Amino acid sequence: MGKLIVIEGADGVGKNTAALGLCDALNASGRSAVVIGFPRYGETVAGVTIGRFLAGEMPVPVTAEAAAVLYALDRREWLPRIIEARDTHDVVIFDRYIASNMAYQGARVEAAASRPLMDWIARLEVEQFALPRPDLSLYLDTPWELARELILQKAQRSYTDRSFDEYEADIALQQRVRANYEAIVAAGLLGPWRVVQTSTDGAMRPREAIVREIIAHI
Ligand SMILES: Nc1ncnc2c1ncn2[C@@H]1O[C@H](COP(=O)(O)OP(=O)(O)O)[C@@H](O)[C@H]1O
Ligand SMILES: Cc1cn([C@H]2C[C@H](O)[C@@H](COP(=O)(O)OP(=O)(O)O)O2)c(=O)[nH]c1=O
Repeated sequence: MGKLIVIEGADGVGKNTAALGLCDALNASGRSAVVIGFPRYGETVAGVTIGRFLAGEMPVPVTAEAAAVLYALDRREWLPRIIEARDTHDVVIFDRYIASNMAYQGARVEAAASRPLMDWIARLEVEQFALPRPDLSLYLDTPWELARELILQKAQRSYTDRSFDEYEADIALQQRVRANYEAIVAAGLLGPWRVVQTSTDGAMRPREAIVREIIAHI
């Protein structure tokens, strides 16, 4: 049974780049690895709906609870593929997983309601939806200004023509998301965590150096 490794962090911190680099490096060293990213835009009922709401196209408001259930359902719909990947690979790398749901939806409610909502999401996904807990999660810590620049460099997304989607456009939300991740890491929610500093002196470290540091943790 393969190890489940999660790459987490705010928008534009380099998760997808690190996840793909890690996968290539593991495969090159003889450990079979695969990346599974969430949300599954266009591939699940929930993923289609999430794409619409991130593009600002929902005709009704999407509450934090409704969004939480959609993101959780997206993973639940993909659970057979997760199990299959774990059975056939040494390492399964997730580009976002349950902690994303906790950090983002927890950032959309008032401060006192945040931790109870995050705990509710963890129970929904792990206990009700039977999603496996990660063996290790890595939090990519990239300064805010740098992440903002990196979002603008991103290739065109499948679900929106905009440079910033609904969540990325909300700067105060992004700051609360970061604080929630820090709380999740500090409390060791969902399993063990390591923090990876992705930049030095205001510039991103080379992707290879970030990947080497991650491999040393797993
Ligand atoms: N270590 C790095 N050095 C330079 N550019 C990077 C690095 N990591 C990511 N990028 C660039 O930043 C942008 C956002 O990266 P991405 O991996 O898509 O972030 P995320 O998945 O966290 O949103 C992309 O254009 C990517 O090529
Ligand atoms: C997977 C996941 C993502 N999200 C949020 C984080 C992001 O702001 C947004 C889109 O995810 P992401 O895949 O990072 O978007 P992009 O294609 O721009 O890289 O959804 C949640 O709120 N909960 C979740 O469970």
